[in-house]
Amino acid sequence: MSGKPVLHYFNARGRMECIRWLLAAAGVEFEEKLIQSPEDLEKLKKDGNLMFDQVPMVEIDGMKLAQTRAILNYIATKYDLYGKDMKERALIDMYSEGILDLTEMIIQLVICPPDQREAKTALAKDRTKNRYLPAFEKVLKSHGQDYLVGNRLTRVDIHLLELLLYVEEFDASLLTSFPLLKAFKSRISSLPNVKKFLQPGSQRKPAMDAKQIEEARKVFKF
Ligand SMILES: N[C@@H](CCC(=O)N[C@@H](CS)C(=O)NCC(=O)O)C(=O)O
Repeated sequence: MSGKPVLHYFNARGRMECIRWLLAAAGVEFEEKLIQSPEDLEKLKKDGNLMFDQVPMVEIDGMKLAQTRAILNYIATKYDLYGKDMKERALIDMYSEGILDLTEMIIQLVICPPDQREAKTALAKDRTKNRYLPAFEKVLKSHGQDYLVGNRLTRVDIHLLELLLYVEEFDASLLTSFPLLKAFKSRISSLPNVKKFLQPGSQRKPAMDAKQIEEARKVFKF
């Protein structure tokens, strides 16, 4: 055992990407065991490795942790990225949940049925521009600090950066009326661990292409 966390997931962003991001931002090296076929997933289940027969699953500190949020909570706590007290943690949780809601809306678009795509895309753009980005712009404006909570780096800064990069990929014009978020994006992107993760060749995953979507459908049967 190398002692590094081992991530079990498909070779794509999906629900694992925010975990990859958080580990990378904390400067933690990790290994990936990629699920490439329905048989790989079956084997993990049969061997009793998946509490709810689902991934993401992360082997860390002698545990086999499932459930994305539980995994993120553990990593954030372990690497001191979860605020200094209960109130900061409550804000971090509230902001993180909003970020995860919009991230889910955007990443689900690639797998939504063609007849729903136009309506769901329009809704995701509307929510981005009129609900979620204004809320985070307002937080930054309210305290004038570099980070979202407590004037130092926490998990929520990393979750927000990841989201802003997805928004940029989705439709870069959505960011134009949010100057503080644009500055936030450059600032967090230049932190050394984050900068490294943004370099080509890192374990960051690209947007899913048609072939990966087909493979994922076969493995997860959706
Ligand atoms: N609440 C869980 C949901 C996990 C989940 O739905 N995982 C999918 C892959 S992204 C899966 O394992 N699907 C197979 C199944 O549910 O049988 C989490 O956040 O980790």
